Amino acid sequence: MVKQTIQIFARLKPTKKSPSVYLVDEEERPGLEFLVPRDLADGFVNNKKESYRFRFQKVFDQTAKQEEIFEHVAKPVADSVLAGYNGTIFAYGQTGSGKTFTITGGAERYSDRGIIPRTLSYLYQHFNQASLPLGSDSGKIYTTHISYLEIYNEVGYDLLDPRHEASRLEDLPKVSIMEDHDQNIHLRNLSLQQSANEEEALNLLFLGDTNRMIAETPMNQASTRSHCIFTIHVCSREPGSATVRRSKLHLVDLAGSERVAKTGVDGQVLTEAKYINLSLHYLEQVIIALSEKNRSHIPYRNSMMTSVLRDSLGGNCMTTMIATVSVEKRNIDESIATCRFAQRVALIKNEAQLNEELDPALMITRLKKEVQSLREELAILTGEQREEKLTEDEIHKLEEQVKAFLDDPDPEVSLELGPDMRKIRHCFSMFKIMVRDMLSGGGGAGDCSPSPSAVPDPDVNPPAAEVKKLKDMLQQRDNEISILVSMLKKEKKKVQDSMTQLGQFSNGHKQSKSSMQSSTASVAEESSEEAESNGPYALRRRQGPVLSVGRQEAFDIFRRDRDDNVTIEDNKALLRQRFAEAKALGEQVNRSRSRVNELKKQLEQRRMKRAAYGVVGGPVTMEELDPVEERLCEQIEEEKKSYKNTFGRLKGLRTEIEHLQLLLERAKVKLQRDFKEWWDREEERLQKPKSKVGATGQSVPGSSWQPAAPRPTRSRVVRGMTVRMCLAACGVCAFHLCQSKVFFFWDNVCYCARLMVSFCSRPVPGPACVSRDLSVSTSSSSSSIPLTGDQQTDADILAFIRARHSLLSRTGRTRSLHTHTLN
Ligand SMILES: Nc1ncnc2c1ncn2[C@@H]1O[C@H](COP(=O)(O)OP(=O)(O)OP(=O)(O)O)[C@@H](O)[C@H]1O
Repeated sequence: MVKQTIQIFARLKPTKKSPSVYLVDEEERPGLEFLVPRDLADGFVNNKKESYRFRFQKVFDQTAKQEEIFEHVAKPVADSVLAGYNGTIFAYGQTGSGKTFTITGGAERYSDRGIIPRTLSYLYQHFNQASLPLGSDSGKIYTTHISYLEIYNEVGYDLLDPRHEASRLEDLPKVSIMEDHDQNIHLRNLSLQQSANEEEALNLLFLGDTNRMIAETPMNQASTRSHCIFTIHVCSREPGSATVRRSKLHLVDLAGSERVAKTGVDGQVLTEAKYINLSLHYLEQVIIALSEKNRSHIPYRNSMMTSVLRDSLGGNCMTTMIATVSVEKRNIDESIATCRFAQRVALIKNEAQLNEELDPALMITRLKKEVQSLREELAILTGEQREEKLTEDEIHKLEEQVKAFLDDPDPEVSLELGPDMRKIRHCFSMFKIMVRDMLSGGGGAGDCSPSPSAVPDPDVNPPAAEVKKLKDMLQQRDNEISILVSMLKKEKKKVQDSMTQLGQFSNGHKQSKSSMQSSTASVAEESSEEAESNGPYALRRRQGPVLSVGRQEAFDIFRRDRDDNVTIEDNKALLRQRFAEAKALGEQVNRSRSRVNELKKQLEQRRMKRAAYGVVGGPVTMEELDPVEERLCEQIEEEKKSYKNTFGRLKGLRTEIEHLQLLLERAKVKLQRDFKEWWDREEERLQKPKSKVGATGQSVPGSSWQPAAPRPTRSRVVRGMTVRMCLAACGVCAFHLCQSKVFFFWDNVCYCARLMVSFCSRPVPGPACVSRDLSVSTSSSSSSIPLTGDQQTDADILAFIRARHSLLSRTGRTRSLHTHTLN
């Protein structure tokens, strides 16, 4: 058992502002000090202390890299998980202070990978080494499962359910908590996905993150207001042993810790904030209770989060906390609160135990074997023997059995003869003949039949005490088996839930697995464009909807104008570069392999030549030095080294390529989601134009789509708008700049739809357009423009133009679309 207090670390978020309010002590007593002047600073007066000092295991200043965080914080915990102890790392801090960045990582650069992907990499590296004959932990068999839980408003959601096209958090399967008689917590409906390698584990992480991202909307930024727990379940076993070690590593991204009062929220957001603050409040209560000595009741059950993390807090777990802190002046009070919380957490003592248990199934097999051999031994000792001689057939079978036994290289293999003394005697005589044959230089493989004189006659009566002892042992083993069988049944029942889920998952899983394999198998050959579409994360949702022409153009412009477009383009370029590198390395690996084969052939030929020379020209021993042969051996070794080296680099590159593909995939999903939201918003505005126009026909200030002059109003006619679409009549665009056949009229002006998109607002004279009326004047006060004809396309185009105009007017790049108005 390892007793240890929860380890606490602080990480300061980089800021461009000049923060003169803190000091980091990195020497003997690592700590963080906030200096709060006694003056009016950013809206609050400090009447209290001027300096607040907090101690941590280590403080990571603003420049700390993700690699450093992993080495100091996560690696020791990962090591203890490999050794069979439970581990937890949780990030705590106010919104935007870098919790997600620390736990999961940034979504833009490979180097920004956070603790989860780095830990997965580290663990699988260890598992792979264990599978090598001379690696550390050599021979150990590891299996890994992953779960990803999000807790939002006290409800748990399974982020790894691939069956759901989640567009809202509520679409994900709900997870509930159950407690068994031994007060162990079980999470019902949380899927546990097996991951055979790093690639599969990373795919699960990205699946969960994408579900998390898609399920949130600007109104419902669940990531900020929910707790996320990514759990890696590790099971290890020595080959042939019935003892298994099971450990869990929870990587926890908590909700933002700021107080409701400060955030100034209301309505739905306030409800959420209450839940979040309540669950963080319960977390605090648990921590206070744990840090106080002699407290018998710890209120774990108050919230779902504390129930799930029960073991991590004051239980069987090595736990580490990262306090993420903003050092900007306006955030100082929250940062001080975060550090205070950390100080209390540091008082909690955990007792981590080695989670070792006997695997009932393995144990039963082993005990059954033992019972069988005891039964046989007992039969021999009690003299329940048969008197008649072995038949020809029995002797033949026995000889085959002995031959198979001798041919099997496994030293542990046994010869199962049963409690029949006649067979045992026969075998002994066979062995005797063989040994004598060998000693006398014979083949030993000749006649196996025993000579009657060679058969010993061990007519010994077994002592009664020994018989009793064996009977007792037999009884004991039988009891053990029945206990283990009942344990196994119980165990089966327990895992039934998760097994059902695993079954349901397997289809979707196979699907993503096969697409994943197709992408990784051809790392060196794929072009980057292909990679973008065939990446490992080829899930159904990513294909996105098929867009109409107008909407597609709008989408292209929307994408071009986004801030993160530069990063996406950078990542694409990097991906292309990495592919080229991988291709070159792949070729190098192939070259090395052929070179090694070539050199081996040369060496073989050389040796054959020397052997032939030895036959013809006199004795030449293989030990004699041959400089050519020696050089060939050296070259082979060098070539092998270079092969290994290049192959290692190729493997590293593959991980990076996959990560970049996943980043791009995520960016794409986000882009589609944002575009859809923006489009729907603009379309909605189009559907309600008059809600922005006053009763007199005057435009409401702020409307981005205003007529150049107020339109005449008659009784209830608010504004007349004629939209006509001329499809084929015009032929092509009058500007000859594009081949668009889509024109439309807006306030008596004819526009080329495509050039509009390209910001052209010059009227195209359109008398020749015998246009098809797609819309009629809006002469009623109803709030929507009645459209007829090909509504979908026309509505799309109109919505786009309005939306585009509104977007441009926000960015100051607009020209008036209303150059001509109807009298
Ligand atoms: N150490 C860092 N280096 C670079 N960027 C960072 C760092 N920490 C945070 N960021 C950036 O700051 C922004 C907010 O960070 P993040 O989303 O991780 O905060 P958070 O604490 O998880 O917030 P929330 O509570 O809303 O989930 C992100 O854009 C992130 O990339």
